[in-house]
Amino acid sequence: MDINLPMPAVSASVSCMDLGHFYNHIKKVEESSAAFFHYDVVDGKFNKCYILGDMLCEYLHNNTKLPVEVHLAVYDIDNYIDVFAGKGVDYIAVHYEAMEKPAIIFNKIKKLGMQPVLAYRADTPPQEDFVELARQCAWILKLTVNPGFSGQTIKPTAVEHIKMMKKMLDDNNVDKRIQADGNVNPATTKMLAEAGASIFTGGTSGLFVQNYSIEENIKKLLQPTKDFF
Ligand SMILES: O=C(CO)[C@@H](O)[C@H](O)COP(=O)(O)O
Repeated sequence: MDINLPMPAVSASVSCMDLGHFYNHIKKVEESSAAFFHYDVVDGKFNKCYILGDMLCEYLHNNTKLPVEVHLAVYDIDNYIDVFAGKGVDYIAVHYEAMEKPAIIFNKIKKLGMQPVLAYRADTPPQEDFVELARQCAWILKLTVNPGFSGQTIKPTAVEHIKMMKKMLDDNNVDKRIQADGNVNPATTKMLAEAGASIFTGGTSGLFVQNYSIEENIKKLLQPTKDFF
């Protein structure tokens, strides 16, 4: 599925959803203006936790019309791509730090009918080949915290890396968007947008905030960014 992504866009981080009432929560996200689901997969090595499996991903796909982006925070990327390929995934974000030959991985993802997203960790600055890689993928995913855990504080260097990446893209006329993931909330979206992000992945701190609807939370997230779009 090709998305017509709104500008700016908000995606919903599945690892922060109420998995005990998953179906109902999927429907609540669908009622909002969230553009897609962001589905974190961590292998216990890339970071010290194990989330989320392929079967839950298939369940999500079977119960939503929204696109699904799987974020592979894993080392054995090849194997995970094979596992998730049949599960209704639209976008697969793969980490620069875990790829020896990114172009080969991107081609494999495309051959399997999905679109690659280039991901890089909070402490990794943009590398020389990022512009060329950006040309080959749907967008770029910048982790602003360590992948997998909710409730962390944004890393200031990650915001700098977004700024650097945006400049590299603009200098080379590459029209690709940057997604920010981690500690996205009304206090951080302004600096993220100013740095160059235009896709915001919401989790516990900004999107699934109790006592407010998801749509109310999206409005609160995007209000501070209004001067940038
Ligand atoms: O799980 C992660 C971090 O990789 C994200 O996908 C969520 O976005 C975290 O949300 P916050 O709890 O930081 O708001």
